[in-house]
Amino acid sequence: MTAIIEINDLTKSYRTGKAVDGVTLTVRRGEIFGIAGPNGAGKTTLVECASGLRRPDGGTLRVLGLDPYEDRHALLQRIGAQLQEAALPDAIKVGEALRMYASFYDRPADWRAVMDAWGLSDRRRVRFANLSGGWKQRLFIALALVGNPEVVFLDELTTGLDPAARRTTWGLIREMRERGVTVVLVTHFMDEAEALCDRLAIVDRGRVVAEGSPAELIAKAGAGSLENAYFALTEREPA
Ligand SMILES: Nc1ncnc2c1ncn2[C@@H]1O[C@H](COP(=O)(O)OP(=O)(O)OP(=O)(O)O)[C@@H](O)[C@H]1O
Repeated sequence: MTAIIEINDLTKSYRTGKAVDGVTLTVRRGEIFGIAGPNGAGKTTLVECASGLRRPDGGTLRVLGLDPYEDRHALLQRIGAQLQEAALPDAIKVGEALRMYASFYDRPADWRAVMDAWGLSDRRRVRFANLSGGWKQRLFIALALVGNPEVVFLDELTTGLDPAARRTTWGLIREMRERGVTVVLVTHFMDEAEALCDRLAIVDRGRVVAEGSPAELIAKAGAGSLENAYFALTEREPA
């Protein structure tokens, strides 16, 4: 499989200290790749660097063969990122949001088809503020896909969802992969990583402490589950 994201010895510091401290990893085209790790491990910073939102201090980073920061205008046409809730006005309707986001891209998908495919057509005229959490997530997924991206970055997509909405969202993420989209998924949930990810990296204190398929990480840690492997690999104990 070809690499779609190549990260080599990446570093990024804030005034508060090093957030990413020499990360090397590869994401292959067509996979669901997870990034897991404790709070403050550097996951969001890593994803922000890969999507061109932050300039790394050192190392090399290629996404779809582009330098995300230098070539961010070209890259933004080819990637999708999940929005944070505050990014949409309360009064915007589902259909309006999709049409507006489609207009940001040179070669968008047909926004009506995306709306349909993600089951949002019945809610087309519903205002954002009136959607439940699960439907908001579904809209964020649809918005991340309306530009016809090759790679999608999802940061804690299922945090705050009830168990049923989480399972539904897992199905939607698998559907993205089936449609040929590469998915980078930041998650705190090891059951989620185990269920969804083809491979994942466990990051701690700005470094990759392990990378592989869930089965490989479990074997590497000599653990019975990915959650136990996570605790062993990050050398953290449950509180
Ligand atoms: N804009 C910023 N300015 C200063 N420090 C920051 C900034 N963003 C993140 N940090 C710090 O960098 C480190 C890594 O943060 P980051 O948000 O990338 O971690 P994370 O793994 O995504 O954490 P979480 O799981 O809590 O979301 C943390 O110590 C954080 O406090």
